[in-house]
Amino acid sequence: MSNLLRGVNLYLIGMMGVGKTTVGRLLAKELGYGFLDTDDVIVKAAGKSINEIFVDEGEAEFRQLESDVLAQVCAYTKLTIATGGGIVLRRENWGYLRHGLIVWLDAPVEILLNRLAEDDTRPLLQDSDPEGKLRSLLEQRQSLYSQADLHITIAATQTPEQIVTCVLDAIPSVLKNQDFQQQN
Ligand SMILES: Nc1ncnc2c1ncn2[C@@H]1O[C@H](COP(=O)(O)OP(=O)(O)O)[C@@H](O)[C@H]1O
Ligand SMILES: O=C(O)C1=C[C@@H](OP(=O)(O)O)[C@@H](O)[C@H](O)C1
Ligand SMILES: [Mg+2]
Repeated sequence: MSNLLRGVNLYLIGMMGVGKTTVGRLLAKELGYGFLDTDDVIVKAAGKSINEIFVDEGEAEFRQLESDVLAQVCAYTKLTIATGGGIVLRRENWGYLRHGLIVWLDAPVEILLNRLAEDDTRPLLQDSDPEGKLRSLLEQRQSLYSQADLHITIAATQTPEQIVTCVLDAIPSVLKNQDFQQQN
C-alpha cells in the first residue's frame, strides 16, 4: 500500500470525537508512515492546552495556529496527519490539505456524543447543550467535509483497527481515479 501511495500524505478530517487521532496513529503504523496530530503540534508549540489557548487567545488565534501548523507539515511526505475538526473552515487550509489524500471519517452525532460525554478537552463542547452544539457544527461543516477524496462512514461497533482496514481498502480506488484525471 505504501508503494501505491508513493509517500503521499494522508489527512484525516471529520468531527471531533470521530476518531481521527486514534485511527490516524494506527493507520500510520500500518503504512510505515510518521504520525502527526495538528492539535498536539499546536499544544507543544504554545506550551498550553487547547482549552487554555481558546480561553487566553480565543478561537481565531487557535485557527491561525492551526493553519500555520498545516502549512509547515504539508512540506513533508510519508505522514498520516490527524487534523482538528475545524480545519476545514478556512479556505487557505484546503490548499495545504490538497497536497495529500484527504479522508473524511464520518459518524452520526449520537456516536460522537457518546464518546465525548466525559471529555472536557474540547472547548467548543463546553456548552449547556453539547448535542445541539455538535449538530450545529456538523450542519455548518458537512458540505466542507464532503470535499474529501474519501468518505468513510463509521458504525458504533467498528473498532479503530476495522476502520483502518476500511481506509486501506478504499485508498486504491481513489488513487486510480486521480491517475485517470491526470491522464485526461
Ligand atoms: N472506533 C472507536 N471505537 C470506540 N471508541 C473510539 C473509537 N475511535 C475513537 N474512540 C474514542 O473516542 C474518543 C475520541 O477519539 P479521538 O481519536 O480523540 O477523536 P478525534 O481526534 O476525531 O476527536 C477517544 O476517547 C477514543 O478513545
Ligand atoms: O472541531 C473543532 O473545531 C475542534 C476539534 C478539536 O480536535 P478533534 O477534532 O481532534 O477533537 C480541536 O482542534 C479543537 O477543540 C477544535
Ligand atoms: Mg483529535
